[in-house]
Amino acid sequence: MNNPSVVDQIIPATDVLPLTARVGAEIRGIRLGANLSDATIASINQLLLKHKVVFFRGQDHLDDSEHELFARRLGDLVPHPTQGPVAGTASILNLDSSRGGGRADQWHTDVTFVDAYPKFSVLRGVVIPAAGGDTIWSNTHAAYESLPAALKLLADNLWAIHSNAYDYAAVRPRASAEERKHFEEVFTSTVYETEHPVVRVHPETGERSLLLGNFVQRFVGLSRSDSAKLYELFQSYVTTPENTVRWRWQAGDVAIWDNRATQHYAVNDYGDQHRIVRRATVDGDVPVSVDGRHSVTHAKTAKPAAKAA
Ligand SMILES: O=C(O)CCC(=O)C(=O)O
Ligand SMILES: [Fe+2]
Repeated sequence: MNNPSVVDQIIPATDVLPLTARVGAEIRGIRLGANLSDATIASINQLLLKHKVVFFRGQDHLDDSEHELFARRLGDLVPHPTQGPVAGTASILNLDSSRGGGRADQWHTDVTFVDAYPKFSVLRGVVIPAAGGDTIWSNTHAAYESLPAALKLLADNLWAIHSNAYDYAAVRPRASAEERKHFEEVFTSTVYETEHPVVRVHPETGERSLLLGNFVQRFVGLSRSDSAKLYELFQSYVTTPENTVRWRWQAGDVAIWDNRATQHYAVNDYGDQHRIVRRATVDGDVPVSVDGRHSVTHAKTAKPAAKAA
């Protein structure tokens, strides 16, 4: 269903409200669930490819089970590799601001420390603060397209090492003791190291996008210090406001993003107000570079169990 007019017949254009010209659209008039027609699911998939992130308000009828049954229509579900799913679910990740790991306030693409990282994330607002707690997404295809030709050429030929074991204290100096403990004992209970091309060719659209985010450790063949400078340069094209969209959550909202063509950032500006969002995650495939090479996971090591003090 690549023809937009076919999508129009299933989801009328008047029910698709772009939030910016480059990224994000709200879709109205759909009650998400397992029982949607194949044509509606295909249309949602198509709108995701176009807008990169789509939003549905008023999906308060969803519980974890129905949330997953809907997500399952978009592909196979996959639990987080180290954090595991909420009990009784296949993939639901609970992000609770009052617990370690609940504040995703770094620009990232989900789970890029493994090779076949997720293709879609389906996030549901459960408890939303009265003020703050928005999420921002960037279109990483638009970011690639906005690079000058010389930087595109450089990016096309560059590879990066992604790992879940990064310098947490350097990245999040104000983290609580509980957050640090979660990072050390849960998030990095198995350490992954994966080499990805910096430019990924999208398997469905053929579009090129920048594949970066906070799991990047360094670029292949460059020192950490050169890598950090170059990372900031490329990443500035991802985070430039023109390539982003910001969503003001209400409980019952659902956001779905194409994790192959976006990064996102959960704004940590709500202090000690409570915030809970829950994510169902759809499995992806191994990225391919502009010259047809695939990403590879080099290392996967289980950490020795922490010794009792
Ligand atoms: O808390 C949010 O808004 C986003 C959390 C996140 O990074 C995710 O669900 O992948
Ligand atoms: Fe995320």
